Order: sequence, then C-alpha cells, then structure tokens
Amino acid sequence: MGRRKLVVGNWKMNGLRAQLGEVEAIGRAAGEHPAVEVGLCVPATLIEPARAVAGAAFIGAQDCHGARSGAHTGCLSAEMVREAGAGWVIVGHSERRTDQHESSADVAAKALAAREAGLKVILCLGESLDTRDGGKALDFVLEQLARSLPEGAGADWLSIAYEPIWAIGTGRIPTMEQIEEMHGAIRGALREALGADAADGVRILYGGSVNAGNAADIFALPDVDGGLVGGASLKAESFAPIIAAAA
Ligand SMILES: O=C[C@H](O)COP(=O)(O)O
Repeated sequence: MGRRKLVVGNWKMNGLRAQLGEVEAIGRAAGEHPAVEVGLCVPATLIEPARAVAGAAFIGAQDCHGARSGAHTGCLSAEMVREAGAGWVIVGHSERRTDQHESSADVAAKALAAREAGLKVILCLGESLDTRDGGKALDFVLEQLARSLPEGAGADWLSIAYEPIWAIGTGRIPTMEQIEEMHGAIRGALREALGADAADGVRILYGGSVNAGNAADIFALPDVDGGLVGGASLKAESFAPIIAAAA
C-alpha cells in the first residue's frame, strides 16, 4: 500500500541540553535509513536546539492547546511549537488524558489546531488493563477514535498511535494477534469514517514497550506502520536498532 514506515521517539518529560548529543546521534541513525521517516518529540524547551542538530530526523512537540491563543497560563499553542521548530505534534497521549484530564473532544480540538498551524499530528489511543481484561478493548479504542478524530482528517497530516496503557513503560506487550486485531479494527473504522482511499494512507503506529528485541516482529504485522517509542528512544544506542528494524 506504499505507506512509509514512521518511527517516532517520545521523550516525555526527559531531556536537557546535555542530551542534545543523543538527538544528533539519532539524526545520524535516521540518515542511514532513508526508507524510514524518523522523528523525536522532545520537551518544548528542546524543540529549537534539537532542530538544529537533528539531521535527518524531524522534531515534534508532545502537546499543543486546542485554542489559537488566550488566557491559558502555562500552555503552548500549535503556532508556538511550530514557530519553535516543531513539524509534528503528539495529541491525546494517555499520560495527558489521565494527568491533565483531557477528553477526546479536547484531543480532536488540539489536532485541528495543529493542522491549522501546519503541523502533522500523531493521535494516540489506547485502553487500560481493566478494559482489556474485561474484553472491551476494541469497543473502547474505536469509540475513543470516533470521538478524537478531527474533521477533515487525512493521511497527509494525521497518523494514529495505538498504545495500550498497560504496555507503556512496563516491558509487557500485547500478543502479536492482539496488535494485529486492533490495528485492523482501527483501519476498518478509518475506512468507514474517511473512505478507503484516505484511510489506507493513514499510518497506524504501535506504542508500548517497543524495544530492539520486539520491534521487527511488531513492525512486520499488517497495518502496523511503525512505532511510537518512549524509554528506548532516549538513547541512540537503543533507538537506532528500532529504526533499523523498520527499514
Ligand atoms: O509515547 C510513547 C509510549 O508511551 C511508549 O512508551 P514506552 O516505549 O516507554 O513504553
């Protein structure tokens, strides 16, 4: 289907200027695998300096506000992170849905604001362990997708990341069958919402304890178009083999 693999590191609340050497090394690793689109979503404070050293890797932000400007102390608009040098932004990460109580409607607004500012968007979805154990993971994630999907969504600016909450930072991943089933269901829902042509271009990433040992198997699954990587993206040593696995 011709979707280029996409591997994105999410540094979360990690990284000072002292770590820019890692950004540079990851940029070099990205340059060795031009078949893969590689990026790093860094803390907002690092967007500008990271951009200067990131080479073949793009730099993204981890969130933006749904409004263009206004009385929102401590928040950053999409235009602000764009001006700082971000080309992409993550919206709807489960850590923000939980810690900042972001609803799916908030997430859809953030995605639209990001698009208006010219950013590409990675929209995150994922179920809790209780939901998975209760047999409701598919229903939950598809509902989250329906409520979070911004109007006018298209493959040219939107990617989806499926990140089961119980797999994030735990070293535990779903079975390959569970990943395949979920990604297939997300693709099906996108086809219904956007039409087959648009939906088939949207990249669907898997996230949650991706590492050098499991990346190749996960990335080989149908409808898995790459990964959103947390802990293993903090160092070039652990991120470069994941990029290579996608190539
Ligand atoms: O955004 C990235 C994910 O939350 C995955 O994090 P992790 O690779 O540390 O499990």
